[in-house]
Amino acid sequence: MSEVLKIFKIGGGIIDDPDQLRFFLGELARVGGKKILVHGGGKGANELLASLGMLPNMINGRRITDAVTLDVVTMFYAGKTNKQIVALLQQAGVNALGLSGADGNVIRASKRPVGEVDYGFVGDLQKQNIHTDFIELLLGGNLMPVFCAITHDGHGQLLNTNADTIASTLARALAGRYQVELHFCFEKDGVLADVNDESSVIPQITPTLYAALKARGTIAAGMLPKLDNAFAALDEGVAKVIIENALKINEPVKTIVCRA
Ligand SMILES: Nc1ncnc2c1ncn2[C@@H]1O[C@H](COP(=O)(O)OP(=O)(O)O)[C@@H](O)[C@H]1O
Ligand SMILES: CC(=O)N[C@@H](CCC(=O)OP(=O)(O)O)C(=O)O
Repeated sequence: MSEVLKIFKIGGGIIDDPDQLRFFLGELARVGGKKILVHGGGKGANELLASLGMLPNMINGRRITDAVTLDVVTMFYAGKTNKQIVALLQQAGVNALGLSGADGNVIRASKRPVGEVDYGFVGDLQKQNIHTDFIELLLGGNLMPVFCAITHDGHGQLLNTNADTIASTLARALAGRYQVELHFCFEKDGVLADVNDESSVIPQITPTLYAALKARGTIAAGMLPKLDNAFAALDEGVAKVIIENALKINEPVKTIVCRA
C-alpha cells in the first residue's frame, strides 16, 4: 500500500481573517505525515482590486483576468498571501516552501481559449503537466509545498488559476504515487442540507444525492465547482475527498464525498 498524502485547500474566507488563518495553520501543523497546502485568496483580491478602483468580474466562478488584474493578483496570491502563510507555518514548526506553478516548472497551464467569454490570463490544467517528480523530491526532503493560484504557460506568461482546480489536479496527478486524501476546507462544517443551518451537515454525499440537491437549489454557488472537482478526483484514483470546516480539521464533523 502506498504512503498517504493529504492535500488541503483553503479559500479566501479563512485567509482574510488573520486569527482564523493562524488557527487553521496551527491545526494543520498537528496533522501527521506528508501534506501539501493549496490556497486561494479570491475574497481579499476582490477587496484589493476594489480599493484600486477595479471592479472584480467573475463568470462561472472564474475571474476575468486582464493584464492589470493579473499583476495585482500575482502580487497578492504569490506574494503577500503565500509568504504570510509560509511564515506562519514556519512559526508553527512546519518547514513550508511557497510555490507558484512557475517555480521548478511545477504546474504548467494553458491559457483558456477565447470562446463565448474571453477570460483573459486564466490558466486551465491537465494532470500530465504537473511535475510530480519535483513534488515527490520536496515531500521526501520533509518540506511542505504551499501552492498559490498562479501558474505559468512555459512561454513566460503567468496565468491565474482557480485554487480548487489546482488542488484537484494535484490530487489526480499524485494519485498514482500516493494514497491521496483531498481536503476542501472552508468556513462551514461541510456540505449542508440547509445552508443557513450549521447543524445540517450531510455526512456522505454521492453523485445521486448531489444531483437531487443541485436541482432543488440546496447546493449552489461556490459549492458546485468544489463538488464537481471532488467527483472528478474520485473518478481518477484519489482515495478520499473531504469537505470540512478549516477550523475543525482535527474534529470528526465533515462531509465525505463518495462515488456511490
Ligand atoms: N449546501 C451548501 N453547503 C455549504 N455551502 C454551500 C452550500 N451551497 C452553497 N454553498 C456556498 O458555497 C460556498 C463555498 O464555496 P466558495 O465560496 O467558492 O469557497 P472557497 O472560497 O473557500 O473556495 C460557501 O461559502 C457557501 O456559501
Ligand atoms: C481564475 C480564477 O478565478 N482564479 C481565482 C484564484 C483564487 C481562488 O481560487 O481563490 P478562492 O479559493 O479563495 O476562491 C481568483 O482570482 O479568484
